[in-house]
Amino acid sequence: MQAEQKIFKYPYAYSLEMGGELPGFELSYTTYGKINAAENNIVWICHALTGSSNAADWWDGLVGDEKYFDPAKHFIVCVNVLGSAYGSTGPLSVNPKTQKPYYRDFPVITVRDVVGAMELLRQELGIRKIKICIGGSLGGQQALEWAVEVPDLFEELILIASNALHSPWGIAFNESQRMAIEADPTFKDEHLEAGSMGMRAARSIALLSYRNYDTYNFTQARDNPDQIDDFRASSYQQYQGDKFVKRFNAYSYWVLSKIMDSHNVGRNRGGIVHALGLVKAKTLVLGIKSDLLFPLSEQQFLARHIPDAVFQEIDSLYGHDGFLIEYKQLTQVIRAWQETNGQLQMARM
Ligand SMILES: CC(=O)SCCNC(=O)CCNC(=O)[C@H](O)C(C)(C)COP(=O)(O)OP(=O)(O)OC[C@H]1O[C@@H](n2cnc3c(N)ncnc32)[C@H](O)[C@@H]1OP(=O)(O)O
Ligand SMILES: N[C@@H](CCO)C(=O)O
Repeated sequence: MQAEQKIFKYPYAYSLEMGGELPGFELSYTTYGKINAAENNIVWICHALTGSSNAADWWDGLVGDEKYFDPAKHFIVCVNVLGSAYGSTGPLSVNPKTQKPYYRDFPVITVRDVVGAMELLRQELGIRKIKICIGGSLGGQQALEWAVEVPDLFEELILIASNALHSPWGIAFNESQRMAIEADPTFKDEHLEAGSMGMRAARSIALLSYRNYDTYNFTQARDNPDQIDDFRASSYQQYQGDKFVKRFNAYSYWVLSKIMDSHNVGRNRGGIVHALGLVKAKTLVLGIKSDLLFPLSEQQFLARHIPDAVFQEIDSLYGHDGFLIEYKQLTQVIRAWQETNGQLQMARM
């Protein structure tokens, strides 16, 4: 598969929605395939909370050779979000003003800032029209924010397990995770591993919102009913915490959770309903039945207020994380939606 990972360098001061600025930034991005002569094969993928620009890795059932988004047919772009841990400017980047990493001094950034930076990259790449912009969770929040801000840019928009305004419930989960990080006394120290044990606990909390009661019953059933310790569910939480610590840092995780909390497409735009009414793209809104974190009511709301939108449920045992797992259903429904020109006349799944 033809994949290229590159860095976009923006050398000018970047003003932030909440008033601060970044003295320039870098975005790490990956492209797959080539733009065709008609420039109508561009797919822009927005990643979720802890993803990277390598969409063919974390979305390997949807992106790759002979997958629905196929580099042989599409030019696929995915950008690591500002503040993340996979190559874009974030808290571990060196602040040119102090010549030290930002650590906890990284400025407050919002979904709008993340999207504004991607828009600058889009202009640099000379892309005039995006055929499909797709994202799940925080990725859907970015895609929606962008489609509200630059409505003529997109032909089609696919929003999965996402929302228009981050909910009090979602914010409460994020705050609990930040409390876990802040309770780690090393988080105040300034080094790469600071706050790791807090972040390990934070990921364990997060998983409870990404899965649900039935997921755990199915995947982590007790070995026997008389057990009083060493439960499978316990070692799973521990393992997932360890696995996450090996690939992320607490400063970025803290910043990303704040970015998610900031999401509100209606801010300074006359309210949410008005903002959703600005979207011009043909839109497919997908929700996962068992999602506790972004319940179906949030996607139904999107589909009600985005002018040319349809809504479809995905059935999954895996709750919110279903958007990273249910490839067969995602492919079926996206294909049916595209083939019926947005009418989604498909057999019920
Ligand atoms: C460069 C990069 O890393 S890019 C970033 C990649 N990540 C992302 O983009 C984020 C999106 N991805 C995700 O959130 C996840 O990968 C998901 C949701 C798609 C899948 O989650 P996973 O952790 O792979 O699956 P699951 O929850 O089933 O856990 C399986 C793992 O837990 C282990 N496990 C399962 N049960 C237990 C248990 N009882 N005790 C201990 N370990 C257990 C399995 O052995 C397996 O380990 P492995 O990951 O080392 O193979
Ligand atoms: N498991 C996903 C869930 C967030 O939507 C992630 O870590 O990015």
